[in-house]
Formats: sequence, C-alpha cells, structure tokens
Amino acid sequence: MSSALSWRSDGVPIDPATSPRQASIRNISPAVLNLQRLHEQNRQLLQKKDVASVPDLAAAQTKGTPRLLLMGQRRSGKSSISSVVFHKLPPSETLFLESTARVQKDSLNSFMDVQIWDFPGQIELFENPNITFDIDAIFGEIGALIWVIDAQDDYLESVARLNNTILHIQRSYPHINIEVFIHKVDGLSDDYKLDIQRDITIRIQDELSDQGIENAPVNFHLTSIYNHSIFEAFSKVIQKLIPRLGQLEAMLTNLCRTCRFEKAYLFDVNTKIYIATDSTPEDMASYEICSDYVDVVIDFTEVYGSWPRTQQWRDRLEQEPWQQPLEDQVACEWAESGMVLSDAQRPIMLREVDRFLALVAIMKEGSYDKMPQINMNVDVVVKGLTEFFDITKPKEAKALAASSTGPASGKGSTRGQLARS
Ligand SMILES: Nc1nc2c(ncn2[C@@H]2O[C@H](COP(=O)(O)OP(=O)(O)OP(=O)(O)O)[C@@H](O)[C@H]2O)c(=O)[nH]1
Repeated sequence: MSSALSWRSDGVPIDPATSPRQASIRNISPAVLNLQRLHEQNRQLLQKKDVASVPDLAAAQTKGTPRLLLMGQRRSGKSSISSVVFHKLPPSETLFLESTARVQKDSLNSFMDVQIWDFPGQIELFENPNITFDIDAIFGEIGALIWVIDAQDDYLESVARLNNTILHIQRSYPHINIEVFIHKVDGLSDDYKLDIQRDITIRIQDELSDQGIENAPVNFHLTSIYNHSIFEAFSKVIQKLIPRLGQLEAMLTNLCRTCRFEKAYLFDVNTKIYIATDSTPEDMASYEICSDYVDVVIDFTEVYGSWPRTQQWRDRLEQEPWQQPLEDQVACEWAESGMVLSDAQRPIMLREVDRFLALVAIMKEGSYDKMPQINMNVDVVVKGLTEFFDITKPKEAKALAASSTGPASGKGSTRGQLARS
C-alpha cells in the first residue's frame, strides 16, 4: 500500500487516511514507523535536556550558600559581567563570548562562598508552555536577583519581563533583593543615563503599585564592564549578603578617624569587589585608585612573587646588623605594601587581612611621618577583621581554610597573591 505522507505540526508523519491514534500498525509502513521512532527518541532527548537544566540546578544547590541569579534579555551582557568580574576577562574579549545556551553556574570561593548562576536570555521561567521549572530550587536560597537591562537597546520588553518576574516571585519570596543593572552605559551622556534610569524606575514602580506591591526591594545601578561601575555595583550587591556589615563599617570608620585616613576599603582581592568601607560619602575616584592598586600589587606578585628565597638569603638578612628573625624585621606578619600617590602626595597603603581580603586606605598628606602609630592601629583593626570573619564564617569553610593553610603555605599570604614588601 502506498500513501503520500503528511506531517503533524510537531513533525510526526501521519497517514492521511487515519489519525495517528486510530491508525492500526498494519496501515503504517516500516519507513513511517522508523520515522516515528526517531522522532520520539528526539523528543525524549530534548525533554531530558530541558528538564536536566533544572533538577540539575537543584542538585548543584549548595545548602546555605547565597546565590546571585543573573537574568535579562539575550545579549544584554550577563555572561560578560560574570566573566569580567569573576574571571578577570578583559572587557574587550567579551565581544567573542557566545550566547549562553544552558544555565552557567560559577562559584566565588572567597571570604564567603557565593554561587553565580547565569541564565540564558531566552529562558522563560514562568508560564513556559514546554517546561515547568522548579521555582523553589531556583529562588529558594537566593541572595539576589540581578536583572541586566541593555541601556543601548530598546528596553521595554526587558522591563516588562522583569515586572512579570517580580510579580511572580514577590508572593512567595518577598525578601529577595532585586538589583537592576542598567548596563552598557559607557558611551552614554550623564543626562541620558539618568533619564533612562528614571524612566525604568517609574515603569517598574508604576506596574508594581498597580498590582498592589509597595516597597519591593528593587535597587538600580548604572553599570558598564568598561569601567569600575560594574565592580562598584557588585560590591553593593555582595555587601547586602554580609551579616553584621555595620560592625565592619564601624571598624573602618574608627580606623579612618584615628589614623586620619581619607578613605578605607576592605577588598576581596580576587574580584576587586569591596565588601566594606568607612562611613564617609561614596567616592568613585578613591575606589578606582584603591582597586587599581590591588591590581598592581597582584600583577607584581604574579611576576615576582614566586621568587625562591634560599636559606642563604634568609641567613644573610638575619645576621648583623639586624640580628633578628626575618618575621620580626617587617612591620607586620602579613603582606603589606605602600606608595605615595603623585597627585596630592597622599600615601596609599595595602595590608593583607587573610588570603582573600586586603585593607586598602588612602591617607592624608603628610601621614607618612606617623607610620609607626598608623601601623599599630592597622594591626589592631586587621586582628579585629580576622576575628570577625572567623566568627561569621560557616564551620565547614573554617575547616577547609585550616586544612589549606598548611605549614608549607606560610603564615601570611597563603594564596601567595599579595606581595610582602
Ligand atoms: N558597550 C558595552 N558592551 C557590552 C557591555 N557588556 C557586555 N557587552 C557586549 O554585549 C554583548 C553580549 O554580551 P553577553 O555577555 O554575551 O550577553 P548575554 O546577556 O550573556 O547573552 P545571552 O548569553 O545570549 O543571554 C557582547 O558583545 C559584549 O561585548 C558593556 O558594559 N558595554
């Protein structure tokens, strides 16, 4: 029997004489059967792939680890942000990043562990006709939802999707911080940036209040990977995850007051995110200088840091005229570095707190004369900071840190990232 094949909308070939359900096996040719089998195999494979991306999420979820979700339209810049901030990818190289097809999971193992999930732009979590996502596995332990909006593109659809997402998650997870990154603002004039920010804010607030949601925790940041704004924005996002941040800030404020520092930052050296600063007003220029300084010190250490110090070298330094163990000759047991900025003769100092954190401060002009007192004060604050993170770190993290700080790694910079100068 020969009959022309027609196709169902989902691609299954059907016998025109009968509907597939009614068709008896006898009426279907082996070729059709084979096609049907292949189609079914493909369909099951696709379904598995889609579903795998979500239960897989659930499986990978580490209990108690805060999670940052990067969401937004395709090509809005999510993967670029993640690569630049967490993998030190030079911004110009993001031009070659491919579109994300599956959820990309990263983790920041630093002073605190954070997971970063980069969602493909096309993924529709709510009201998806094909897949039902396990929303609790995604939003259950979330630290913040970062919604990236491309400011150089038409943003109306992105804002509409963001509104829809907020409306869905607000009911079950009202405490999730929603951080809107109005991204790619490089090249836009200051006035235009502010106009866009105002417009997006109004569109979101109006929609939420129309739906009866007031005071949703939505924050806005103007960002670009081509300057420090993306690090600054991430700093603000991460700071909200730190328990008792106020105490850290108080320590830095006191240090600034006693040592007459202009500004002090506590940096995560891996990412250049600052996790705390003193209470003086935000100052982007100071942040940029300190952040660049961390970069310089790390680069310098990467080039020269593994310099093998022989016992002979050590013996020579410990003999006359110093006559002291090397550890007692340096200003502190930990890594430190300092230089004087050329602009206003302001010294800048960096002191390692532990293998992840560094204290960086800009001093006032003329502070160099008072270095002994400053060093004493900084010592005390560094000790306080170490204790702070010892207390706030989860137990497992502490055990891990202890095991990785073996005798071979040395007492100070176990990461070997920062220079001892
Ligand atoms: N001008 C400018 N371009 C940026 C910025 N951030 C990212 N881009 C560019 O935007 C393009 C898309 O970036 P991606 O990071 O791949 O975007 P995505 O949101 O991850 O895209 P999907 O994976 O498709 O969801 C790339 O060409 C980046 O170079 C930025 O701050 N400014």
